[in-house]
Amino acid sequence: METIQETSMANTIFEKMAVIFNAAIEAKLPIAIWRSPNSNTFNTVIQTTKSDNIWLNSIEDVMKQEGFIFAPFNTDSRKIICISSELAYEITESTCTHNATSSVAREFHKTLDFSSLKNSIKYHFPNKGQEKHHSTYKETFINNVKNGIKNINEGSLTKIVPSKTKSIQLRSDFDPLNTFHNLSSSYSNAFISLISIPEIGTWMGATPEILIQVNQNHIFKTVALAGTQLYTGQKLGDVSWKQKEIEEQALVSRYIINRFKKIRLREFDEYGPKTIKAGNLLHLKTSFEVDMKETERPDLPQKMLELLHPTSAVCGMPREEALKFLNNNEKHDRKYFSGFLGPINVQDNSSLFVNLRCMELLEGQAILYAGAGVTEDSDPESEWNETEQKCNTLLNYLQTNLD
Ligand SMILES: C=C(O[C@@H]1C=C(C(=O)O)C=C[C@H]1O)C(=O)O
Repeated sequence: METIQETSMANTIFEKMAVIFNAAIEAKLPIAIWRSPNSNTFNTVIQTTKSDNIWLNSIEDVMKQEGFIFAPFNTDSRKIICISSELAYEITESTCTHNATSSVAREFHKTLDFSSLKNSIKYHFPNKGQEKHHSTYKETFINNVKNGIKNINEGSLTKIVPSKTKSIQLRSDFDPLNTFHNLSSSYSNAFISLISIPEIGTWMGATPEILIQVNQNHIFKTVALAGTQLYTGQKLGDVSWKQKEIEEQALVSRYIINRFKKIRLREFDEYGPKTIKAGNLLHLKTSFEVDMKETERPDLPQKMLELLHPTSAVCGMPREEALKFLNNNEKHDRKYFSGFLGPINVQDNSSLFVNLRCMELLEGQAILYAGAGVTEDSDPESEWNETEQKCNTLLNYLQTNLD
């Protein structure tokens, strides 16, 4: 049975979210909070039935779920998670509605006390990985870029996206919801998320990149997002791009079109490329849309998810060779960085985003992740600087929380 209840409260959005977040953490339950691009509504799902499994068997099961998907870069490792929407909240400045589909969820909701306001300084930690994590050495990253260029020149790769980690000390009173609040106020067109799962850990991010989206009119959407430069206040229409970035982004567009061809889909609309702003950065973006009804392709989102992930924007081309290169050369585990995340069949919304501009929150420490697309024209030093700028998307909002 479904319960929908409207509660009008004087609390701010973040006070309401803090009550819900703290209750989930205290009860050792998985929780995801997100704000979709250009929206003022915040959504939350909590899986309240502890005995229920959060793991999916394979990527093939993603689109039939009802809940929040959290998938790693390497989906072969069977680490794809779905936090069920058994208890879902939709929060705006003036309302907080909930939908509970089990008695456990209803009971849990009744225990929430919106009159007691606290900070959210506790969150779930992973089982492993509590040992001190060190940032990727610049030399290691630069070597990977050089090695990537060598493989491109030799013909085994067309594009490669090496990544790095950056470890930051957090203050002991670091409050993830506070940072989540700052990110959502500043990055209106990003997908902002905070996921906290017992034994897996806590991740936060502000990603600009849609992987798969289906709207109420059955329009399927994906994007080719690549090419990066610093935003310095210029008008988006006046921004110019170098040949290297234009080609790098065109490769991602071609990758998507080739995937459509593979399933013999010819009827798609293509918009762009155009310049978009993602926080402190600018990218080139081409959008692709397909009318699933007209083309009679109800299974398109699932098929395309399997064909696209990991895209050439975060992995490289050809995909298998690029994956091999990254597995052999990257010294860190990407974990959920450059995986995908988002709601599937939650309040009529199915949107998966690429997990970029994200960080893993450990005790007193945040690990930021960033990568950069390398082509034959890449300059290793510039690629390193690009990853630093990508880390700044989150770091700019962490400054007051650093030791
Ligand atoms: C890999 C990242 O971003 C991707 C790579 C880009 C590039 O190489 O220019 C741009 C946008 C994203 O598709 C990241 O943010 O870590």
